[in-house]
Amino acid sequence: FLPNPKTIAVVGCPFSGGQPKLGVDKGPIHLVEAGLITRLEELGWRVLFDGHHQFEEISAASDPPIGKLQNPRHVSRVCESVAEVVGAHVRNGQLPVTLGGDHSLAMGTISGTLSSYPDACVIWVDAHADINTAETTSSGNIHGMPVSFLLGLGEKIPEYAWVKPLLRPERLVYIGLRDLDAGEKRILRENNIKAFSMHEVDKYGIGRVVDMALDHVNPNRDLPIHLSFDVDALDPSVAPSTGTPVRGGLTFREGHYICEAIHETGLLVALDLMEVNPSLADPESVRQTVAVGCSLVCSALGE
Ligand SMILES: N[C@@H](CSCCS(N)(=O)=O)C(=O)O
Ligand SMILES: [Mn+2]
Ligand SMILES: [Mn+2]
Ligand SMILES: [Mn+2]
Repeated sequence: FLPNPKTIAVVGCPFSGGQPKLGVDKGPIHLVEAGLITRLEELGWRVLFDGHHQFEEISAASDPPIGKLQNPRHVSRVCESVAEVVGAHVRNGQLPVTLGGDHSLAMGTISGTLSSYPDACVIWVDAHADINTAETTSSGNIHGMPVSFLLGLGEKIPEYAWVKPLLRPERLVYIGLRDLDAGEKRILRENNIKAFSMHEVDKYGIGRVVDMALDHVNPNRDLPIHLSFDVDALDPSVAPSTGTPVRGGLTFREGHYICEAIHETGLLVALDLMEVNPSLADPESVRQTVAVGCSLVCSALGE
């Protein structure tokens, strides 16, 4: 595959349908307005950005729940279009940097990456596993489910027929987990999915954890990497303005170390920066959260 593409395509995804809190759809515009594109250009990247995506609205009346799933048709259509956009950028030898928006979007971004790089591995940095199925979810919020769809777990849902089970459990690894539902714990165990929770981060240190995570999914360091980073992986003191904060998260440096170490592999082909919600805290905390999001993206791209 084309290592080190020198062109980035910023994919702004103002989308909040995977969860109930208003504001996460404004994440992309805050990240771009904080100067992300200029910072990436200063690193030597050619950066394509043709504006934030305009997703077709669906009225709530025409998108009733399917079982417990909330906004199911809207989330599906948005993610399907994101898969096409990300897949096209990857096929054009560009590195898609998807700015969320809620983490349900990763159903689209990772489908896009895997359609062009079937052997890519996924490093999922998050307080949560986002692996509930339609049967195990209690919230019905689809931002807690993208990984189950990508793995092909759970009962088939016609509206999600476009999501092909392209991700294999042995190509997925988690870093930062600390808030799992019972059903998710069972799914991780039954599928032998490797997860480095905050307990392992404390025990081994972030350096060893990243080495072990890469050894698991990319032992010969020859597979493309898709990094899907949920800012709620960071401690709420570091990234307060996010929808599902959980205490006891990654420090500012631990978050950056992950991104820097992945950059050093030279294998990064796609990146997601998700769940920045600029409406959930005071202005200074919002600014801080947006700034750390920008900084993480830049670190994953060589800063
Ligand atoms: N496990 C919970 C919370 S999921 C949190 C989703 S995210 N993308 O990590 O913020 C659920 O399923 O609703
Ligand atoms: Mn997430
Ligand atoms: Mn999360
Ligand atoms: Mn750096």
